Amino acid sequence: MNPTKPQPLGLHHVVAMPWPGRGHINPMLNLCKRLVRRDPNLIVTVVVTEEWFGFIGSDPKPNRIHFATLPNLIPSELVRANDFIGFVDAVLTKLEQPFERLLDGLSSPPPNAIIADTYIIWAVRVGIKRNIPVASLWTTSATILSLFTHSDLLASHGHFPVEPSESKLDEIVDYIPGLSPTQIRDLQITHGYSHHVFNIFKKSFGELSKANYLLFPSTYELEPKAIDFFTSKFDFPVYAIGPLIPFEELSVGSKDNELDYIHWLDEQPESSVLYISQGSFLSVSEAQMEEIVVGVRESGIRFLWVARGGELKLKEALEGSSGVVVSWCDQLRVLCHVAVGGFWTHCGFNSTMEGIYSGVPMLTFPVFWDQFLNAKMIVEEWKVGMRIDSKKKNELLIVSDEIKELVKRFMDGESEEGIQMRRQICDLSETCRDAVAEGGSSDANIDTFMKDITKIV
Ligand SMILES: O=c1ccn([C@@H]2O[C@H](COP(=O)(O)OP(=O)(O)O[C@H]3O[C@H](CO)[C@@H](O)[C@H](O)[C@H]3O)[C@@H](O)[C@H]2O)c(=O)[nH]1
Repeated sequence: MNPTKPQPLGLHHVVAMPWPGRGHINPMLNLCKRLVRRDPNLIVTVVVTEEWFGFIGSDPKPNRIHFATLPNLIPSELVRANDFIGFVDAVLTKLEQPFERLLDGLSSPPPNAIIADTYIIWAVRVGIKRNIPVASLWTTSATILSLFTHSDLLASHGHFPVEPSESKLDEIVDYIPGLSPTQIRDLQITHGYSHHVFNIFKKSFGELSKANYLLFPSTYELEPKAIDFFTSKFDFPVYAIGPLIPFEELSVGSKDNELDYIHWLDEQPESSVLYISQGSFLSVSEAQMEEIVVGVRESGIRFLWVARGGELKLKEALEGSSGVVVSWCDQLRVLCHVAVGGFWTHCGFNSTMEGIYSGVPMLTFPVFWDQFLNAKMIVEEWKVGMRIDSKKKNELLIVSDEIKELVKRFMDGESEEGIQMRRQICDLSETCRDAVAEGGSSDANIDTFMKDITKIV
């Protein structure tokens, strides 16, 4: 097939292949929605496992977005955290053939392009074989992608791998393009479990150079140096098109009146609530969780807490305190609520972008992978948050008394540092909103990308 030929009925067709995980499927779907809103002739087929189709298949979406499913050949989402390496291995080895079979059946019209998560290493290979251009969607910061593509440079400085001793972790890395001077402890891939995971993914960063486009879920103004680096590195287009968060849906008639937690927020004073979410699949130890619960409860600060699993237990532990525990919420809507004044976050990149877009300062509590560098950027570069000290004390990262004091300090909007942080996040929020408004940097990049993949020569 020649992808540049006119398609039957003038339709354009994009196939989207997200990594099977919430933090990857969400930005991919948000991108697809944004694309179909722009091009009335575009249809998108989003490929997910049967399990994920069960989770998201009935969510509202434009009718030119269709789901196609792959069999459940990978460990269930509900248990994947128990053996993350096994999960990664299954995605990388078991889904390529079913994906190819699925493509064989998609002929009306044949795809103009595949948008695939960068971690889906085999997608570029499939695209090359079938002469379909592949846009690689990276779902976290451009800065960390620069780090990931420079592991050889880290190694030549004796920083990859490192023994996780205190003195080594304090060393500074200041030679990676786009990365401002950063302590090894914030880089994660140099040591421990993350190093092991990195070695599995390393190949995908090599494959990236064979893609036809690279898309970032970030906004150019947030990471100009890292994005400029990739623009000059690759001979294909690189577009920052973020944030890929569902801000368009905020203005669509909401079902707020059905949501108890929104009712509860409606009754709270402005900027008084700390929204707590520790991510969608990895968690912290039980002992650490107990310290956090006591610290938050004793701070007396109002909270809305998303607990994945363990909701009942958390409700019991927090009984009588000034907050609400839910198992899931519409996060962006919560963050944009006027009562929310702080965001305790694990620093997944989508959450980070949602915090910035909403103008809510962040209390950073990274758990894994890119989250440590995201936390560092939130606190030190963008200056829109406070860090929960990550120096380990025995098995605990932080104890309840420290949490209590930190939460009080963080939620104090009248202290000098509180005022500064809130001023700064308002500015950054505006930068982000401008980028996605008509004619903004991300908006213009999406337009150009759209023209690239649908052009007829
Ligand atoms: O109650 C909730 C909790 C979460 N979310 C959404 O779930 C997504 C979570 O994404 P993210 O914040 O990125 O966290 P993870 O799911 O943990 O993300 C994985 O993928 C990200 C993108 O690659 C990485 O940055 C993270 O480290 C990795 O854990 C966001 O869109 C949230 O809005 C909700 O809507 N409601």
